[in-house]
Amino acid sequence: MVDTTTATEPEIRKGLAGVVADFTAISKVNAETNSLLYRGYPVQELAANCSFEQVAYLLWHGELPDAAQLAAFETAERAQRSLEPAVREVIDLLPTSAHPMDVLRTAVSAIGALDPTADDTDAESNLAQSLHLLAAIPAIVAYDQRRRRGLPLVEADPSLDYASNFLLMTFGEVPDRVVVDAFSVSLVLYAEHSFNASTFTARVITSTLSDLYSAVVGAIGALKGPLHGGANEAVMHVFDEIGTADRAEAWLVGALAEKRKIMGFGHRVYKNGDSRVPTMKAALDTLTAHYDRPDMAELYANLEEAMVSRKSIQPNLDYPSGPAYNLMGFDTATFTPLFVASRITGWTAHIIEQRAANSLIRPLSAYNGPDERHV
Ligand SMILES: CC(=O)SCCNC(=O)CCNC(=O)[C@H](O)C(C)(C)COP(=O)(O)OP(=O)(O)OC[C@H]1O[C@@H](n2cnc3c(N)ncnc32)[C@H](O)[C@@H]1OP(=O)(O)O
Ligand SMILES: O=C([O-])CC(=O)C(=O)O
Repeated sequence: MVDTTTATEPEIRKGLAGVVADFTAISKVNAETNSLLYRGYPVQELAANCSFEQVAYLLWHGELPDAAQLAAFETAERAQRSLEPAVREVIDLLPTSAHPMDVLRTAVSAIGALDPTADDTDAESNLAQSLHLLAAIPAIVAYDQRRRRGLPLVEADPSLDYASNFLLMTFGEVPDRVVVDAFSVSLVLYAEHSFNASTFTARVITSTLSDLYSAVVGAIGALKGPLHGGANEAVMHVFDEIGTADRAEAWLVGALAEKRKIMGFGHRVYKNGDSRVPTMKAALDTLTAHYDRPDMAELYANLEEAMVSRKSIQPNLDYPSGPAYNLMGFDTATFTPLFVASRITGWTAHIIEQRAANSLIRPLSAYNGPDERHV
């Protein structure tokens, strides 16, 4: 271990690459075996067999719910789905040109300011606050997309599961089961991924003993960037820029010559492919078939083939998720808020875990400014 207090040449790990910052019992990302476990369960098995509600419960409580626990959890979630009038007023103050991530960040901040329990930071209060955000986020995201399109708010339907209700509130109707299933799979896959940048942001904020809402607002800000969650939106801009499948390779050659980062490819941890991509790609395949969009499937395949053959860099989860959300009918700028709707589960599990064994997160820096001087 490097002694950073006495070494004259401290080892700098730019981007904290390779640094193990703490333990976590929430998920295990294994780049060697290309696997991802949530509380011990392979994410592919969860996506195939569990609802997003079951996965949220698992992340928060450490175990999958039994029938009675799931029923109580669903009842509590369904009771909190309506857009609070004060939150709606805050959203309405923002221009429809505001980015949906900025709208969501502001709305979550407002929910925190309106919650009299916001500064109660025991695990039980944090779980209640987390469930409230889980239930409230679809209403915010759906209402924001609808107001941009000049459409009225759609009320929540407590008889529906989380994914179906989210789609109902966005589009005014529940789409075919294959669409709901693909959406549900995306929510399960996006839910948790160890110490990624947004989760680590939430843990840094929590480590100062700040409140859960502040940590989530910070995490939303970190997720917005195109090197992280903002990549699912950016992938769609790339597809739009390329236009047709036959142009994918030429576009890629030009973009790489300009030293552009190709959105939806590469990962800090996985170097041989993202564990979640095959499952999400299968969901995308059902959607391109359902919506009869072989052109989209071909563009996807051509860009991936060109990128892998030229750079040996594999797609990450944002690559199949972007076009999947496009086919479902979401605005491109709404894609990253959908990531938030899912990741709120992982973020808040980490907030609770950080608080339970807290140590202020405060690394050192090596000064490389001017030598001491005097005015
Ligand atoms: C759900 C998620 O958040 S997954 C991540 C989503 N983000 C994206 O899709 C954005 C595009 N990808 C990237 O920018 C990167 O792959 C990151 C930020 C995700 C990971 O980056 P890092 O671990 O820091 O690796 P780094 O950026 O140093 O890349 C290593 C090398 O691969 C290259 N590389 C990595 N990803 C890409 C890419 N998408 N396009 C082009 N080149 C790439 C880098 O240019 C670098 O090459 P060099 O060694 O010749 O300079
Ligand atoms: O782990 C990361 O760095 C990014 C990522 O894939 C995620 O947050 O899902």
